[in-house]
Amino acid sequence: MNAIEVIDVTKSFGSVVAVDKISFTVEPGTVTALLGGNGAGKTTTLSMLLGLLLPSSGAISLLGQDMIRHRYRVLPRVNFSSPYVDLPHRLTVRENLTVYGHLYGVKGLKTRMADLCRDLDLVTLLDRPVGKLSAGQKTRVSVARALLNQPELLLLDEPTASLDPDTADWLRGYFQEYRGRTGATVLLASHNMTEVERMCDRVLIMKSGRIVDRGTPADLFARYGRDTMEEVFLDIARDRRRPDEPERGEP
Ligand SMILES: Nc1ncnc2c1ncn2[C@@H]1O[C@H](COP(=O)(O)OP(=O)(O)OP(=O)(O)O)[C@@H](O)[C@H]1O
Repeated sequence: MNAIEVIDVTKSFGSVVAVDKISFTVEPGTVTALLGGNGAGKTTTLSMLLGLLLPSSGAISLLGQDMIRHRYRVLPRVNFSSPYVDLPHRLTVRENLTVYGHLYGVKGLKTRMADLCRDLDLVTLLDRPVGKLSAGQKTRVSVARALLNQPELLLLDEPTASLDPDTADWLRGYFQEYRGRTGATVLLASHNMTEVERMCDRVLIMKSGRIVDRGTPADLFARYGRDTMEEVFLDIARDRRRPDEPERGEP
């Protein structure tokens, strides 16, 4: 069973086609990157996977459950983190984690919160309102919230966007350790190519709402004759694909 199955999914907003008939699967326990320039459709795709947006057409299943019919069965096993989604500002870190912990029905919440706050260096921030924290501190709270229910499937939208290089590097290691310890599946939208090379088993590249290429980082380096994901990304973004190369957008 795949952890994620997306079949012919389209999402339109009026005349804007944000996601255009994409299909992909993600194997359990793997880390997959969703790459693409601004407006490529990454956040729209993650929002549909989370059940925040309904696809205009197509089918999505997560952990073997159909997201249109059985989303409430699967959502307790899923979570997400994004620096662009705010937590309630006036509540302290402790209050935020407590409220979300209760919403997720976390058992042993106090111990779980204590472990996460220690791991994510939040102990001294527990009684500060989230609205008064720095962007990087908010990101760490958002990650703690995302891991409260020990998700089997973790969706990350630019998880390290607001972090300094040292904290970002540490957080990547933490996600990898979490995946190793729990066997969780991770889908990650990122503009950080080093992050993608370091963390991801597979890469899906989106452009104008479509998946235009896919494969392991090594596959993509070989196909484009490049040494880094940044060079591959620029080749695709600037339409420098060699004309003899076949389209790899289909599964
Ligand atoms: N609610 C909306 N109403 C209208 N258009 C939207 C809406 N949400 C997204 N779009 C459009 O859909 C397209 C894809 O947007 P999306 O946010 O998914 O891109 P993205 O790949 O996440 O971009 P970025 O890297 O800039 O965050 C864009 O053209 C965007 O303007």
